[in-house]
Amino acid sequence: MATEPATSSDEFDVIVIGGGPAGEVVAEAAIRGSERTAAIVERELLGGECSYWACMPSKALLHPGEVLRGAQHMGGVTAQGLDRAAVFARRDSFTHATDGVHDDSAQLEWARSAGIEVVHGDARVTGERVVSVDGRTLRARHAVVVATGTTAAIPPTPGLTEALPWISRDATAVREMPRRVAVIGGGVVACESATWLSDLGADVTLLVRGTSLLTNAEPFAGERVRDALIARGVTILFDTSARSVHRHDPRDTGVGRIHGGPVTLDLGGGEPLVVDEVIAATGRRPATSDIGLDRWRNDHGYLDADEHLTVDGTWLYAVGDANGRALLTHEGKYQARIAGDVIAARAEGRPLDGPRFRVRDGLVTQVVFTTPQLAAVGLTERQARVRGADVVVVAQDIEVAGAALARDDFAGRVQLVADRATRTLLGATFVGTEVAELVHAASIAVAGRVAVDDLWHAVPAYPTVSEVWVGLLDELRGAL
Ligand SMILES: Cc1cc2nc3c(=O)[nH]c(=O)nc-3n(C[C@H](O)[C@H](O)[C@H](O)COP(=O)(O)OP(=O)(O)OC[C@H]3O[C@@H](n4cnc5c(N)ncnc54)[C@H](O)[C@@H]3O)c2cc1C
Ligand SMILES: NC(=O)c1ccc[n+]([C@@H]2O[C@H](COP(=O)([O-])OP(=O)(O)OC[C@H]3O[C@@H](n4cnc5c(N)ncnc54)[C@H](O)[C@@H]3O)[C@@H](O)[C@H]2O)c1
Repeated sequence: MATEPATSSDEFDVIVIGGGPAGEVVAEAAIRGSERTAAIVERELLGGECSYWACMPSKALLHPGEVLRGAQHMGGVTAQGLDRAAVFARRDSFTHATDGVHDDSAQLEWARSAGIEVVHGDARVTGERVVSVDGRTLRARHAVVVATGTTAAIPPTPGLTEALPWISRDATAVREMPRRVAVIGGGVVACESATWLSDLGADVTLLVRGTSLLTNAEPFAGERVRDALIARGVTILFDTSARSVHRHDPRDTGVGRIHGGPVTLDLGGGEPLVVDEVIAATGRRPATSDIGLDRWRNDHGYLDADEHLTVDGTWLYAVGDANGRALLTHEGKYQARIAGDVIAARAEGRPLDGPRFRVRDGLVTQVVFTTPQLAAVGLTERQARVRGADVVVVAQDIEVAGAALARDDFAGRVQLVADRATRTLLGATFVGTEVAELVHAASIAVAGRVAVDDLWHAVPAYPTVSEVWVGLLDELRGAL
């Protein structure tokens, strides 16, 4: 690549494109405790999708419903219900939003205190270690890191784009509540948004093109989420795709407001579905198409990164959603910590010795904050078999004293996937009442490759939900 000249004031040791969670963490990790300098180029808000339109607002909208259900199923407690305006106000307090306008000054203050310069604008890589931002040229002495994330993908269904559908940003920033909502998709965004929208009073219909929900997880987990959504009044139409969409009077009324008149979805037979809003919850597209790096984009548009998170092996790195390894905030931040360590070591001429400089595959943890919650780590049974492992699977319902004490309606199931050859866990899936906090024990066992015979000596306290481990490990020791 040809390079362009830069003035010394536009030189940094590290330039990060994109100021989401992954970009923030890599910038800080690459310069911490050194004299190195870093810039983050951000075209929207420092904090990225996660802070303002994804993780934070969605979880802020989901937790009140979870708390309400807990109270409704606790003998002796009287539950009043949800106050929609107060739930929105609490959500806005997390996203620093006033009348739909977000404020990232707290993040900018954090960047200043960490010694990171924030450059506002659209970045494009125009040469080796050279980044152009709206006419200004920045040069990196050591590394350029792409952390540009993803945007919502809208399928090419006739009439859908013209209908101005909601995307995840509208669903998380909801300010005007549609009475009837159609959600296209059966993944994480579809299931979580169906949960909070129905909690807040909407009549929700999920349009799922396949036969199951949350297909990346163990099948039993998606089935339990499906049954619970249906039991709470959500309609799920499987094997169903909208053939065409028509909206009366589509209007760009702003994020989180109803985008015009009623929407009619032709489902290819029978009565069309008429709703007040339609949400495209149909996956993500990497924000890598206009940053000058086309030669490194793979077939899906992601920038393939090696175990050190470099794209070209030397100066160009990709972390977070942009490399497509795992579209999750904590996974992006994990990659960012490793990339930051790699950049620092290379800048100081240190060798990349040791596990802290390499990402490890097969260890992703994810929590889906539906009711019931789904929490999983590592490989599913199918993934483990595809990798050729000699797989042993055990599964049990969560029926321990701690569960019965936690909630009158407690229900859950756990499945462990183990490797007979090493007698270690490859993966674990929990689905049930508030299981989010249970999964980290399994994450430690999987990442630490702890032998099942050693796990036997990690005794969960009585009476906690974690006691489910005792029965599972007992069964697993017999099966291995
Ligand atoms: C509704 C929803 C809920 C979610 N909930 C969770 C959850 O509970 N837990 C979880 O782990 N994950 C969750 N995710 C996924 C999570 O949001 C992403 O994995 C995470 O935001 C990725 O972080 P990132 O830093 O890679 O990218 P992003 O957060 O997308 O940030 C990228 C930044 O780059 C900027 N940018 C892009 N291109 C340029 C450019 N050319 N120049 C300058 N700046 C640019 C963008 O403006 C943006 O600020 C959720 C996603 C959605 C949609
Ligand atoms: N709690 C969390 O960790 C959390 C929450 C929300 C999102 N996320 C992450 O964000 C990412 C995006 O989530 P998502 O739900 O948008 O994507 P996804 O890939 O999980 O699900 C997309 C869904 O849309 C369907 N779909 C795709 N194209 C379609 C089409 N043309 N017509 C009909 N259906 C179609 C798919 O079959 C699938 O059911 C995920 O990787 C997820 O991990 C994480």
